[in-house]
Amino acid sequence: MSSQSEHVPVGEVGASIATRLAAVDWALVEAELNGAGWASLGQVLTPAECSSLRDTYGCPVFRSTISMQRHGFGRGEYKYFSYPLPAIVAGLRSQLYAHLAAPAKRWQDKLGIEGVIPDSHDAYLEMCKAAGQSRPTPLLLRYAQGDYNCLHQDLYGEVHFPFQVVILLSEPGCDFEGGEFVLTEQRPRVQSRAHVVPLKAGEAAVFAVRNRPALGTRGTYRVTLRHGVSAVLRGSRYALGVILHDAA
Ligand SMILES: O=C(O)CCC(=O)C(=O)O
Ligand SMILES: [Fe+2]
Repeated sequence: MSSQSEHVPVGEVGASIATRLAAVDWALVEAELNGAGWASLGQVLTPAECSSLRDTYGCPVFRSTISMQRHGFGRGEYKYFSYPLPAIVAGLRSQLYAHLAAPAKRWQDKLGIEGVIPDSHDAYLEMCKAAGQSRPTPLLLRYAQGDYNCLHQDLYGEVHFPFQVVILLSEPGCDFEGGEFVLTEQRPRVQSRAHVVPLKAGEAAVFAVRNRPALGTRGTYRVTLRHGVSAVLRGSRYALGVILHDAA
């Protein structure tokens, strides 16, 4: 397994991504998550990092390949990384977790969800494992012209972290057109609201996996979120999905 990861082009890993993530205004991110269920994290990957991640699509670093059409998930393809994750993905995942653990605890409390959110991602993955969820969930998605991703939630068992992150790896308007990342919010007794999340290559957005807490006149209620991608009208579009819980 370790010999596989040595062949992965990983770009400049580590400190620079950590520095970029440390510069994010996480209080603002939490406020935006509270208001709309998603927030921009800005530019997290350089063009070179995006390009090396796109290149990993052809490398033997995945545990499975999913045809979206075959499963009725849309059209296009995605692949789940196997462990050990490429260094850039592993680094992003644990660092994103470290920044999101405290807001996640506050969300779980508001949503009335029991369950510990440990400070370290390793400890969180141990919890997933204890619940029978030990398969890695970070994924690379590839869309060609006409491909799209139906609205969905990335739940893979009982344990789920309240947030996940997507990073766009292709440049809209240049590499592709269309293919917008969208979110819907389904609120009790009212019609659903849609958000189009503007992303450029290397930019990341964090969003609610399943529900967000919202304050109503009778206390906190749950808004249900789903995400997907509109049809790619031209070109090809790659994205990296960073899901923080593992799969059964
Ligand atoms: O392709 C995208 O932008 C989103 C993919 C997705 O569904 C995810 O990251 O969970
Ligand atoms: Fe997804």
